[in-house]
Amino acid sequence: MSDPKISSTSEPSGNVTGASIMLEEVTKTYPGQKKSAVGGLTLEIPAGSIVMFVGPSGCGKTTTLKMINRLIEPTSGQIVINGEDVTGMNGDELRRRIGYVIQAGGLFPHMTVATNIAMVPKMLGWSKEKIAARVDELLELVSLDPELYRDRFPKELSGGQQQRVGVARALAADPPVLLMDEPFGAVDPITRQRLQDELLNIQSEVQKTIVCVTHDFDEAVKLGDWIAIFNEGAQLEQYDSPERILANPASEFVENFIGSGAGLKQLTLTRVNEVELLGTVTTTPGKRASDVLSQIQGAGRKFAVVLDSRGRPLRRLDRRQLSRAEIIEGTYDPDLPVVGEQATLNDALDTMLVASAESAIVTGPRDVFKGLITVQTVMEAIAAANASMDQDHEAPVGLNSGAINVVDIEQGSSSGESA
Ligand SMILES: Nc1ncnc2c1ncn2[C@@H]1O[C@H](COP(=O)(O)OP(=O)(O)OP(=O)(O)O)[C@@H](O)[C@H]1O
Repeated sequence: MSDPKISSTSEPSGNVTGASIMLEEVTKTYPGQKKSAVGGLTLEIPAGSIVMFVGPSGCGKTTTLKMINRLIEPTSGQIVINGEDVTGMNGDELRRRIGYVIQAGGLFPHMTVATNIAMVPKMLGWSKEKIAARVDELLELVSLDPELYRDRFPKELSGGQQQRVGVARALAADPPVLLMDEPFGAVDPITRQRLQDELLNIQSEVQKTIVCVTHDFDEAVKLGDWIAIFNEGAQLEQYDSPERILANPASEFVENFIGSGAGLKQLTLTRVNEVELLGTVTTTPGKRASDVLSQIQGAGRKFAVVLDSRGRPLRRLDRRQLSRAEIIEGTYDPDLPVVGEQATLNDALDTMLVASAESAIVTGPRDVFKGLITVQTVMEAIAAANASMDQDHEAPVGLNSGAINVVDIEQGSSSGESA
């Protein structure tokens, strides 16, 4: 493990609304168990960052996560949020300040979408008007049209939509911290990719502190600013950026955990918004097809992208389709190859392969059209990314006071003792 120090990575940048979290020598021993589920864990979670917990089944990820909002009481140690020791605080009060998202959204089936989202604001005594406005704002944020969805019941939604409502509910009272336990475990791979992209888009707007448990190492690489890889008893094997974990696995355990595809996982490190997108001709329903055809011919493009009134892509039309049509139609093509700008190059390639397309449409926050990404761009970007690995920044603090090297945080010195 690299030398852990109190680092400068906790410096929040821009509009961070998230809070820093510090676990200090936190232990959990369940009644009747000899071994601790979590053994003397010290972990710094910088404000505004996404920290992913990964590790084998039963290693203590969920226990650690649930100690942060005290759904599980630590046996010893402290949890400090934005400088405040919350270990002795009333648990219910604490949980109103921490959003919590579980698999499949964890929605109450007998409540509408709006009522589900409004739960915490209601408990906090917000006015009806303020709650209604917040529900609509959050539905927009998670790309669900409020008019269509606010009065539906969870069973009337797809798995992905339920998960979006779960995220909206967790964000309702604008908590500085969001805890997520296998949030995308119950959805199909394409929906999973879209939800991940969306979470990253939302995070770029809200900049919360997000702690997320996952079984999927690729998901950790994609979403995490930092990844904590745990072994049994929540012993930290490595706590570092995805780039550095992939480039320098700290132990054989980490190497095995990453698996043999480590080289290919570099594809997961570069995002669509880091590469140059190709512009194209866009149009809207109701326009004359012949005008659009001249435009794409003039611009030397193969097709035009049709956008709805909010700038979201509906379909694409190539020269042949345009020459046969009179007026541009506003129908939506469900097979349109679309990736979010926060998607990885891996996702972009997958999307193009599934659609047998040489390019995919890129969207930004709230699904608004941004441009095109091509297979060629992806290939060039991979080559460039492999050539320059960012090794500059220091990792946050992460260590156990149990079996591994003990570092005196005050002194910044390593004693080499076991506590
Ligand atoms: N309520 C409980 N009572 C007793 N032991 C428990 C309890 N909850 C968890 N444990 C044990 O504590 C250890 C850590 O469990 P935890 O659920 O935190 O692991 P995890 O890494 O999240 O696992 P998974 O990936 O399978 O969800 C396991 O050995 C588990 O059996």
